[in-house]
Amino acid sequence: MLSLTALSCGYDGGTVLHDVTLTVEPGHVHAILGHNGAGKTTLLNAAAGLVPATSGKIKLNGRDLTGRPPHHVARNGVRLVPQGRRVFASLTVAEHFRVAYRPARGRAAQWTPQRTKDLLPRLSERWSHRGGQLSGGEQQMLAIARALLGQPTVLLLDEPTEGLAPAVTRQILGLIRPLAEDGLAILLTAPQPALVTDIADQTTVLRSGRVAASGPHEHPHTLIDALAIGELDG
Ligand SMILES: Nc1ncnc2c1ncn2[C@@H]1O[C@H](COP(=O)(O)OP(=O)(O)OP(=O)(O)O)[C@@H](O)[C@H]1O
Repeated sequence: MLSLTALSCGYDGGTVLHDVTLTVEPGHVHAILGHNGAGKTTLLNAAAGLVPATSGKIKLNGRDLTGRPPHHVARNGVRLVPQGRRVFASLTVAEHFRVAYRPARGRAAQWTPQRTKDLLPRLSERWSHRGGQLSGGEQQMLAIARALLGQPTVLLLDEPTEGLAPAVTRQILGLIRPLAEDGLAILLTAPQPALVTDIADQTTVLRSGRVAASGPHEHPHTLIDALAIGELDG
């Protein structure tokens, strides 16, 4: 289980996230909702070790990851699929797989290249294409593949459907629930509740870097209200 407890962090001495507490468990999808600038990306980047905590704790299965560098956090099983995909424009799909694949130490890898290709068959069809030649949806699939090949226990997905056509959005969202059912703990951000209604177990709404509401996703109306209350001030 990944837990953030009273986490605060920011940039250049300014605070963006204030006392954020949340958890995500294996088999569950926890959605972070919020308007532009609410701090969703900052939250995932902090969980990945990219933005250092100024106070609070980040723990994975009780192990303290607070202040640990991103490569250490990733090696412990917390893998980020960043906003904007960030695939390598000049590397082929095959090369992405080769670079990303980390067979698990001392146990069978859950995500072998073959299993990852079976989940995302489109990538097999684009095997020799470079990252920069892929469509947005294909890049998103490749970014997800890159994270899975690192054998995660926690997957952080930052606005995975941003800029994608509705059909591709459905395809990407369709991957998330099965990945959770396979045992992953998934924390994902989304700008609108509608996108995650069918896949989230738990939802947290951020406003101006603070938790405005949090609860099981069976009560999305409360959460939608929390999003709508007041100005769209992030
Ligand atoms: N690298 C950075 N340096 C300084 N300030 C930043 C940096 N990244 C984000 N911020 C600021 O932190 C605040 C939260 O931004 P963040 O990207 O986390 O929000 P978000 O909810 O993910 O927004 P969006 O939906 O637009 O992606 C904003 O005020 C933003 O300007």
